[in-house]
Amino acid sequence: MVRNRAAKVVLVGSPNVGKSAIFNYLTGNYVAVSNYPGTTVDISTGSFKHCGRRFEVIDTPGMYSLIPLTDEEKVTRLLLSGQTPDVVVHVIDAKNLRRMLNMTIQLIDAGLPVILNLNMIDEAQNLGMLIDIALLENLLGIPVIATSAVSKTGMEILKKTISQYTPVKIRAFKLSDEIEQSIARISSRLTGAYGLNNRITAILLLQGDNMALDIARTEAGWADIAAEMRRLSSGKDSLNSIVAAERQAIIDKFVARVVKYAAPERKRLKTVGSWLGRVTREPLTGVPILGFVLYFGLYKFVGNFGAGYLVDYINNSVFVPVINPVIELLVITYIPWEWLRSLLAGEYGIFTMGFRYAIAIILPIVGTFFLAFAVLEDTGYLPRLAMLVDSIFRYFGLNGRAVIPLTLGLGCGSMAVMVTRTLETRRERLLTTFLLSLTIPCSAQLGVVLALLSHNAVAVAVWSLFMLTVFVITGWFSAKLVPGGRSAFYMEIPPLRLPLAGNVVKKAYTRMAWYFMEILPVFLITSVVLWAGDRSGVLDKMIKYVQPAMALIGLPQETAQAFLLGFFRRDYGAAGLYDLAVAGKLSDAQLVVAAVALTLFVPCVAQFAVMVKERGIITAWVMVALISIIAFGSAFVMHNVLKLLVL
Ligand SMILES: Nc1nc2c(ncn2[C@@H]2O[C@H](COP(=O)(O)OP(=O)(O)OP(=O)(O)O)[C@@H](O)[C@H]2O)c(=O)[nH]1
Ligand SMILES: [Mg+2]
Repeated sequence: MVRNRAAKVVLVGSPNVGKSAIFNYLTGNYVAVSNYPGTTVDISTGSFKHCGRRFEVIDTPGMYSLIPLTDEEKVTRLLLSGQTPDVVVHVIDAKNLRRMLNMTIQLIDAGLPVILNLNMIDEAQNLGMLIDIALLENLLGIPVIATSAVSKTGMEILKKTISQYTPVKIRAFKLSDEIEQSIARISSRLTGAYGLNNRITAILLLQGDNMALDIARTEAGWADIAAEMRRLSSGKDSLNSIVAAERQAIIDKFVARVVKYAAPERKRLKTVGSWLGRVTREPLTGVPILGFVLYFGLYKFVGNFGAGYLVDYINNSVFVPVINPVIELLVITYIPWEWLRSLLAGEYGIFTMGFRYAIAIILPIVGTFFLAFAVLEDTGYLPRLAMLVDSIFRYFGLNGRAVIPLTLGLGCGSMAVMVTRTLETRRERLLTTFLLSLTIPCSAQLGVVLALLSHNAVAVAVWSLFMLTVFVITGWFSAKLVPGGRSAFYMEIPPLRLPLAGNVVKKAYTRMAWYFMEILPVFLITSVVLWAGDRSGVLDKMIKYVQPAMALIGLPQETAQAFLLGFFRRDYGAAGLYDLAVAGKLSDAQLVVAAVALTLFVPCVAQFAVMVKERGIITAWVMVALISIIAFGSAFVMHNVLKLLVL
């Protein structure tokens, strides 16, 4: 290693094996750790120092093998091939040694400087697995370190091994003679910039890896390479499965020598866990459990406690009687200019409106949601929910995986659109983004909608049923309209685990901080824009334009303002409606219509920005146009139906 620059350490491995937990330990940073595959969707970097030397550590989204299936797996592959890491730590789940060694061998074949990290060794031991580490090191020819990121055992040894890593002579894992001959022939034709050595590139080509194929097709020797691939693949099994089976045979031999089983410890706990794990994903028991989770997690905790009690307390006992009057007094005493007074403490004042909405109304709701969601994530419930809904989601052109962005969308739509990266096909990402933007209320909206409606159980039921109907109908239609099939569902189901309080709090806190840093400026800027619009009369004009539309859906004129605000942030608009409702200006039927329109309407500015980034500007605008039509149309239908029923 070159001494005077930071060494680059890349953590790779299958989803949900503890890469992020290890990253957090090594670097002292915090990136989200959850008990579901696909938590990390982007690369994070951090660093640590050991014996005066700096190590840059990179956490990556999980990937099952060097052959990428999803976009974020591609990112990891490019990182390995493009950036010549000094150390690659292959983190695996020790319980699944047999399956996960496949990628270790790929990494070794690729000539990368690999350390194998058997994480979750605690769980493997609880199952009675005894792993002969020294023998495994010998067989693989690379350092092997056992760790438990949760009880923090082995972590210092891992750190030391990383920092003292010296490249070893990499051995090759020979496949059958016939395939080895092909590898040699293909290798001799390779001249392109694949970023990996010729041996693994040839193997990847044989396995049909698109990233390598794209480059190989431009080779002068492509005809020979293709001929070689055709010659080998003439049998009945695909080349990919032949190579995989041969590699698995090597692994099986290793595992047979390395792993012994003793009687499992903690047997009882395991059976309770696996019973619970099973009933959560079987329809008969799973649906009531989902109802239970939604009722207590979302309705009771986020709705009643967060949006009801906490919002009430902070707004009505802290802001209205204490903070706002103090600010008004200060402003009146010290500021002679009326315009500045109103900018700071007027109807759209930075303090009286911007800060108050952000802190008193939005923060408690988002905070309670993130806490509840973090508990759910850490138990391992979400992958089971994914299995449960998989058979329904097929009608929407999606598979069970989509449940994770969709439920996260109940927290924050912008975050959720980012998480659609874990979906395999472009079509699935598109459909999920659309459903998220249209039908899934974010926690801030949800909290306010629940606060608006919760005094009337019928109103809550009508709103929920209506949203569900819109979800089903638009989901079904858009799946019909957007061409393509759905990808296979292959999510791994991790064991149920007790959530770690520290991780839950830290994760909720980190998300809240992220959310808050992102929204506070938007709230403040919105205050200023509205203040300027108000003073110049532009706001009044715009409100006048929107009012006829409000009249069409039977809402009073004041709601026009809330909807305009909603364009800047949906939750901001929701909060505005909340004020109107508190003032008693809306009937129950009007509240339901307003809640429907608000939930469906154009996503907030932040979510729109993420949509543009992830899906492209044209798609984002098309979605916004469709959403506006559907939202307004639905509110119109709702208004007229309710008018017939209620009057
Ligand atoms: N029992 C046990 N659990 C662990 C260990 N390491 C991580 N976990 C748990 O495993 C789950 C996954 O951990 P993450 O760090 O999010 O895994 P990841 O590899 O980053 O996952 P992705 O980002 O989805 O690829 C979490 O619930 C962790 O608390 C360990 O050594 N022992
Ligand atoms: Mg991760």
